[in-house]
Amino acid sequence: MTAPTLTASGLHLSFGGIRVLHDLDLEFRPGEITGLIGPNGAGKTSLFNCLTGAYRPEKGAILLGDRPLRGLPPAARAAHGIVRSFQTVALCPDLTVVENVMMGLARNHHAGWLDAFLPLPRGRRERAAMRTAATAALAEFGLVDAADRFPAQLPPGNQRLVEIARAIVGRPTVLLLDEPAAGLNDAETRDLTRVLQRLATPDLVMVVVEHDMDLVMGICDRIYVLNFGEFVACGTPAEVRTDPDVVRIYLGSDDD
Ligand SMILES: Nc1ncnc2c1ncn2[C@@H]1O[C@H](COP(=O)(O)OP(=O)(O)OP(=O)(O)O)[C@@H](O)[C@H]1O
Repeated sequence: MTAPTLTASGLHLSFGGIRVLHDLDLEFRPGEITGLIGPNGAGKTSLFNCLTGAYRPEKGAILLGDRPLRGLPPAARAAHGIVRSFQTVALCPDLTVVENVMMGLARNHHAGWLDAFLPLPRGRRERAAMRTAATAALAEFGLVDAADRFPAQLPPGNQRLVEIARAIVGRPTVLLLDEPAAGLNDAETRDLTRVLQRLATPDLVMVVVEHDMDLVMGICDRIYVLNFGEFVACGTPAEVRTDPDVVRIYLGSDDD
């Protein structure tokens, strides 16, 4: 099934009078990997927060297909399949790796993940099904052997991949990845790249905020460039790479 396009128009966000996002129009399409780049503080994470409902823009519309998201709290947006990963790894330290990934299935199971941990027949069945799905997601990253360990026992790069496994296990409609390659070594970055490319199918809208320009230029179909809360360019990697404004404000700067 084709996922709906995620669009926004006229998006404004400010904090205490300080402008963070200004008059943003965007269209994140299914089947594509969209990159969102820009210097530190440009507003990339804030835009994700507006899309997930964590931040409430003062103005503007956000639509998933023809469904307006304005006013919907984060949990309701998650129920519509909008899932994100975080810039800093946010795994539960007291749950095992596989249990952390199973939490990503909450919206897919009627009993909920907590019920699945109760010693009831329904809970046991759900737990087994969730564990199977979570193990398959870990297998995408070659992390099945880490399933029963605790996050702190894994290298930081692997912890980040576990977080991404948790984001994809529930087959989201919209996947927002905030610096997924941060802290990954070369082999882990290759695993990540392979998985993201495999996920780029018409049933998913995928948006990647990333400072690793090789990764962004290599996997994205289209890239939006944000600077001081405004889009300064949008196009294919080749178009963005040669855009004079982009070269000036970003690719030619120390952030490159
Ligand atoms: N909750 C908040 N309260 C006040 N200011 C905020 C808040 N969230 C973000 N900002 C401000 O908004 C601006 C954009 O921040 P944001 O984290 O969205 O940028 P970014 O492009 O994701 O940066 P980075 O690449 O460093 O993660 C910054 O000036 C930041 O201080």
